[in-house]
Amino acid sequence: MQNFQPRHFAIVPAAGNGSRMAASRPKQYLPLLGKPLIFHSLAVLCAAPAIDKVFVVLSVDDAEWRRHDWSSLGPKLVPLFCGGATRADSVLAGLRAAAHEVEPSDWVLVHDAARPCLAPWHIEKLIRELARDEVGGLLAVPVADTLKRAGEHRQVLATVPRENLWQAQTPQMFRHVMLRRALEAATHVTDEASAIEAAGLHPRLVEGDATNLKVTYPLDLHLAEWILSNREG
Ligand SMILES: Nc1ccn([C@@H]2O[C@H](COP(=O)(O)OP(=O)(O)OP(=O)(O)O)[C@@H](O)[C@H]2O)c(=O)n1
Ligand SMILES: C[C@](O)(CO)[C@H](O)COP(=O)(O)O
Repeated sequence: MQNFQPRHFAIVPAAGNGSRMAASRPKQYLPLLGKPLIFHSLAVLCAAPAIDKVFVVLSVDDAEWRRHDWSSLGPKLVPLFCGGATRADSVLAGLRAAAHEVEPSDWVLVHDAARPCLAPWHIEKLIRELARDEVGGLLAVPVADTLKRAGEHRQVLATVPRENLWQAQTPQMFRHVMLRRALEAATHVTDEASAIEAAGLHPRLVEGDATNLKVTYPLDLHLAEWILSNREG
């Protein structure tokens, strides 16, 4: 029977290889303050009172997950060894694998394993601002710099007006069935919102902040360490 109050579930894609990090192992397992990087991303989601379960989508041949102790994160955490070739494939595989526990109208918060500085207030704000939204939305930050479009020899072709431009972050929060259908229909999308947009809908932007950075290059790991070490509360 359908609940009147939709529940909230997290899906954490963690099946990438971190090619831009160029490390000896996938970046989600690199050490960050004495724990695997992904531990921090999962810990804040597992601790969020509004979130019922946290499905982490790992690569089919992930050999590292079992080498760590995740028990301190509690019973909400569910590993799924069903990652795909792209981030979107991994998210879709996670949505399908979780379908027996999630109602069509429940909310799903998709969060990159590679964003370890997610804070409780990011989750709370996202859920609060989207609670009555028919489509859903995402954390994002307004673009602060002047933007240049480059040519093939790295010469500036144009300055792109930054007015109304935002940088997408995660979590991105949509209804389970809507997101699943949108991802099944979409091609070459780099986030969930793009799939929803391709379906003709308009996700809402919820303003986050720059601390919720994605660890992509080696320098980002140092920035993440600084942010987590200096965070109050
Ligand atoms: N096939 C993939 C590719 C990416 N991801 C996940 O999607 C998130 C964001 O992707 P990105 O930062 O691009 O990670 P990688 O693909 O690992 O990095 P790169 O693009 O540098 O190879 C990461 O948590 C990553 O593990 C995934 O689950 N499945
Ligand atoms: C979803 C995302 O975090 C939004 O910024 C980002 O697009 C994922 O990283 P990728 O490098 O595009 O896979």
